[in-house]
Amino acid sequence: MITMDDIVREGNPILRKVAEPVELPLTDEDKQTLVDMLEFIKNSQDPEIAEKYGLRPGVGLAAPQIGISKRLFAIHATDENGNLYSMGIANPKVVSHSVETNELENGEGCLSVDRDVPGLVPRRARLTITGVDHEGNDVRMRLRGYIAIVFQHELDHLDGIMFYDRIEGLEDPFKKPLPGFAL
Ligand SMILES: Cc1nc(NNC(=O)[C@H](CC2CCCC2)CN(O)CO)c(F)c(N2CCN3CCOC[C@@H]3C2)n1
Ligand code: NI
Repeated sequence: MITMDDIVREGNPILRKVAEPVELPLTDEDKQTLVDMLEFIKNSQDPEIAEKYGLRPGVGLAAPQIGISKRLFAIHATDENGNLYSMGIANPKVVSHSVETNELENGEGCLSVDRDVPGLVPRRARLTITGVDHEGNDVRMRLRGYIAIVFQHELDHLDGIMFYDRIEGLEDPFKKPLPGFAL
């Protein structure tokens, strides 16, 4: 099982790499990676298991965070309407998004960042993504609200972007502008 010891922390260059697409159909190895990441997130939300193994709670996890520079992430999160999104996704792609932005009112954190970085993290309010789920099925999802934010945090990890890169006023004046989403 994945524990916090397997989670790469900021400073490790893998978190700044653009992750590689995975070959399709999904290999057993990549399927297992998605299953393992989904299991970690579920475990991290179980008070007993989280306590027993010292897991920080999470609702998402991207493969680069466990040292695998591949375009894979898992999410186990319930949106404002009580819909549970529990899935692993391979080669996710943003096919369209709103101009309008939205953010979590308490800012964001990251399992790869062992410090609080206050500030609002602007993200697209709505987006449509496609990809392949952990069972190998093609998926196309229109997302909004909380779950859209969670997906974008994970999508950013696949492009080497950390949540604090998007906090206004923290940017390095000499840094190149952040990429939007390649449509
Ligand atoms: C919002 C939230 N972020 C938690 N942590 N951070 C993460 O998930 C990081 C990813 C999230 C940061 C902002 C958007 C995506 C992990 N990341 O670094 C992966 O790239 C939480 F733990 C959490 N919840 C609410 C739901 N609760 C259900 C019951 O169990 C506890 C759980 C706690 N909500
Ligand atoms: Ni993160």
